[in-house]
Amino acid sequence: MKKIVLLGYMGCGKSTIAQNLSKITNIPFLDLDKCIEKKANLSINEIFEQHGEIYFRKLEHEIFVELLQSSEKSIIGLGGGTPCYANNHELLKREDVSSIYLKASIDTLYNRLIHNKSKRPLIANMNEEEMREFIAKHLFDRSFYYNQAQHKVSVDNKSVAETVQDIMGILA
Ligand SMILES: Nc1ncnc2c1ncn2[C@@H]1O[C@H](COP(=O)(O)OP(=O)(O)O)[C@@H](O)[C@H]1O
Ligand SMILES: O=C(O)C1=C[C@@H](OP(=O)(O)O)[C@@H](O)[C@H](O)C1
Ligand SMILES: [Mg+2]
Repeated sequence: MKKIVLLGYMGCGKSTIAQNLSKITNIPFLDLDKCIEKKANLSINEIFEQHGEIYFRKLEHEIFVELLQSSEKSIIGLGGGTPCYANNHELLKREDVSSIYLKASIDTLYNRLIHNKSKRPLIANMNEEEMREFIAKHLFDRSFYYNQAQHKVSVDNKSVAETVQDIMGILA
């Protein structure tokens, strides 16, 4: 069964949109970060603090592969960095995967993340100015991987419902 995989930068709405898309389609959704937390029995922050980012990326890859192996139809919300490590971007091209990049501008990401940074260890300790610069550079570095997705949806100035409808259009 096909997996619907949502990817994109932190704050683009992967977790929120995956959950709402699941409600409308009745396809179960899985958030990769939540699966990692469950497996490690630690929060994302604790994994970074206690084991470091390299350990997190290893776990992220293993669990992503595991989720793709199941025969269930599902919507999977990735973490922002998932496509950028361990050749995970190659998995986005599989025939049994519909990968969708939720593309957001720096302004959209900044405006969302400024209120939602504490659970994101990569930006948790940055001030506003540092964060804007970091997002701009990091998004530029990561865009190569995000652009490997089979589909792209722009999320700027769209409500959750509008983005969900755009995705429904792609999947139809
Ligand atoms: N139109 C929108 N689409 C998606 N998320 C939105 C929207 N407007 C505001 N938000 C907020 O932006 C944040 C997106 O975070 P999240 O879904 O965790 O993104 P990601 O999983 O990509 O990091 C949430 O707090 C969500 O409520
Ligand atoms: O961009 C990243 O490298 C990360 C994004 C996070 O997921 P969200 O994109 O859902 O915030 C989470 O996986 C971790 O904090 C690392
Ligand atoms: Mg998320």
